[in-house]
Amino acid sequence: MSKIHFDFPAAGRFFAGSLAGKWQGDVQRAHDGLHRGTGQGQDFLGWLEPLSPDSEEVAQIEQTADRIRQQADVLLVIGIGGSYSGARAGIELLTPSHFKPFRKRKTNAPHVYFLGHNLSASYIVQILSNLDDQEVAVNVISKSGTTIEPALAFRIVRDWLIKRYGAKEAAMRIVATTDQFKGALLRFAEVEGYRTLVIPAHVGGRYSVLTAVGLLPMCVAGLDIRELLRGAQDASVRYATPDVTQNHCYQYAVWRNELYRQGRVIELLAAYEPAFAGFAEWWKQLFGESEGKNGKGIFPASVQFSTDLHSLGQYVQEGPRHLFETVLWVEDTGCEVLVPAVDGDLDGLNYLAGKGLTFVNEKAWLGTIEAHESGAVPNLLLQIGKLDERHVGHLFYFFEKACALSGYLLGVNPFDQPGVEAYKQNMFKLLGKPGRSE
Ligand SMILES: O=P(O)(O)OC[C@H]1O[C@](O)(CO)[C@@H](O)[C@@H]1O
Repeated sequence: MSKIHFDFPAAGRFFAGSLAGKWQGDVQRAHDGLHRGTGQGQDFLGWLEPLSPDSEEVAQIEQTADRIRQQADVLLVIGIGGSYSGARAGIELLTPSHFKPFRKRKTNAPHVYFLGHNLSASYIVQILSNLDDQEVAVNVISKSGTTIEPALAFRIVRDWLIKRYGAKEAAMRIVATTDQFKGALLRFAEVEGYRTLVIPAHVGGRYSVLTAVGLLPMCVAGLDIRELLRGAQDASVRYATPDVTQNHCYQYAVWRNELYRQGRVIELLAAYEPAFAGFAEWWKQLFGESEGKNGKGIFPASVQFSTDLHSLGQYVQEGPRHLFETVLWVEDTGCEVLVPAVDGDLDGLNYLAGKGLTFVNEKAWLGTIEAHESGAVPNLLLQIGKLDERHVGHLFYFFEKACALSGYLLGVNPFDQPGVEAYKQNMFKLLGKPGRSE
């Protein structure tokens, strides 16, 4: 069973009285909106019920991953936004190059590179030019099939793949993850005979990490996707109650809204493990796209501590008081390294000799919370039992549900993103797309 604990160590002093009492009515309405499907964006609630680990669909994803593993040393995942960031988050959190997991991983897992999330020529050229002696497979992911960044990257990669393997073999190395019934990518796949996996119509991009979108790349990278889904199931049961006093996920959503009403318009997600960098990017899209609309919304930002205590720490401690922090702390990292003694104590650190680095990290964490709180920056705290698939699945779900509820509390539709069209329209006009004149 996975264990995640939400707390607000001293943030309580930023609100006098019973927070639960004040918010319970709104929470109940938001909860009903989600669970009865009566809220805005009700067509996009498919993520609420996690995929069963024993479903046919999961078996199909695993088979596809096995095939890719046999074919390739490298998997190129092409996608942007929710169509790549969840997989990246999970892989960075749980694969050995970033973090030592609790069990031995499959050493033959292909390396996963992500493309199609920018328009940088040098980025693509550098990745492709490093693949000379590697066998390559591709997973192109786009729900709409029309997003220009992944669509262009796919054209370029497909061309490269055909030159390397020939059209027939290239087609056997491509898996398209897309809508079941419509879209340019589906058409492409049908014409060229690619294997396809489905992005459910009722799950939006930023809520799709626990569908084929995130599960296939994570499975290829050696993650146990059934455990990820079990973690999400743990969370879906644990956060099913509308009672704020019992529901940590809802407490987090309530605190965010309470602090926002007090002028805290920036949330800093602060992690003490660098492996959370990709996860923070996923989290930023989830909250930024869900809440930033109608002139409202908390700006989601992230920091890595203790690294950023030596850069942004000054701003957090003494800059404008318009932010709050949500701290991620992993209780058992499964790793330790001891501080060695030095003859003569040349750097004055022998008082730490024999202590673990985690012990020092922990004191940095506790000391920072205290310092920032005393600098009038409220800290919310999420303690994660350990870093394995079950906990990461739980964490994905925790934030998805908190975000949906928080959006309803804020009074916005957390499932649409009309604002992202503006740059696209201008870009298409400048690119001379047929039908878009100056
Ligand atoms: O999977 P698609 O349709 O390519 O969309 C990718 C991303 O682009 C957006 O639609 C924004 O343009 C995000 O909501 C989404 O995660």
